[in-house]
Amino acid sequence: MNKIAVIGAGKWGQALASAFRHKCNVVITSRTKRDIEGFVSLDEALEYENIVMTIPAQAVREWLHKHYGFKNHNILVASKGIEASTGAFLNEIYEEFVPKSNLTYLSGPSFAKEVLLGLPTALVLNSHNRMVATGWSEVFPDFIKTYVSTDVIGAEIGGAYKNVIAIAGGICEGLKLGENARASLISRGLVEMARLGREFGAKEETFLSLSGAGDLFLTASSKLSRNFRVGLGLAEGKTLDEILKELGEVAEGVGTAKALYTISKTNDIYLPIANEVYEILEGKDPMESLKDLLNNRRR
Ligand SMILES: NC(=O)C1=CN([C@@H]2O[C@H](COP(=O)(O)OP(=O)(O)OC[C@H]3O[C@@H](n4cnc5c(N)ncnc54)[C@H](OP(=O)(O)O)[C@@H]3O)[C@@H](O)[C@H]2O)C=CC1
Ligand SMILES: O=C(CO)COP(=O)(O)O
Repeated sequence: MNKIAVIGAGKWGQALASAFRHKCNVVITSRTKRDIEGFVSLDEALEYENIVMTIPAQAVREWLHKHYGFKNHNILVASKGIEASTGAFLNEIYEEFVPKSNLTYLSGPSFAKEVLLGLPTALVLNSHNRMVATGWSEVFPDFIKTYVSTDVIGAEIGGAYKNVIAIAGGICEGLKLGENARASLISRGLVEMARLGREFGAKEETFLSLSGAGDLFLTASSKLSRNFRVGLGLAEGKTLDEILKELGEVAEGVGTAKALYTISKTNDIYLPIANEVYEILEGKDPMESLKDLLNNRRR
């Protein structure tokens, strides 16, 4: 596995391409042509056996329908999110196009900016096929420590849910609610993440490790997070359109908040913080949400 094609040349695609170049021959492609190292056409990229997908979660289904035909590819899914329109997890979407034994999902605390700088990072390779996931671990550079897990759904829920709690973290920071409030949000957000995971057969320990707590602590506490910055903007009273225009990058928590709201209501799963984030994105006053979270009696 020493030739890799990265699909999606945004911040994460470019960071991963840079990381994989330590050990592999890497090409990269995207809708918009970019003057960057290794940029090739989509057709050329799809000739590679090893594919890394960084297309935003909300665009995956359409992209696969439009551009993808399985040719014994080994795919590493590096996006994080749950489909807003259906509540579908990424593995459900990819498995419509690719055998699950050819699919691996990347999770864990990883800001693209720090990966580009070669700073120490730890990630998890999640697949139903442990051998395939282990194969991917060999292409990562020495500054990225990788672990292997078979808990695909747990990793997906961790990576997606943390983006919604990160929006809450940014709101908390923007409203100057304090460190107690932020710690409580993160802790209770972890409880909600694990509660959702239990409903879908995830392993509890996944949420105590890199894919859950690790990524949540990172993203819900840092202005490097796009989702955290969405929360800051909401606290300032900006509209979501204004925030996303200024951001200029994807904030997966926005679509995932809608997906979690649908999943919560359809399956009667108690996800209070995620649901309040969705309602704030729909226009609810964040201070009203705070009051509702503090006053509700359900545990
Ligand atoms: N940035 C980070 O630190 C990390 C990001 N991730 C995840 O990686 C994924 C991508 O994030 P990131 O690269 O940072 O986001 P960016 O916003 O930086 O880039 C996303 C890229 O996807 C392409 N894109 C957008 N919409 C579509 C579409 N409808 N069809 C095809 N391509 C599209 C765009 O490139 P073009 O205009 O060329 O189409 C865009 O540049 C997300 O799921 C994110 O959660 C995971 C870990 C870390
Ligand atoms: O997934 C990430 C860190 O692990 C990136 O988080 P943001 O998308 O919020 O920037």
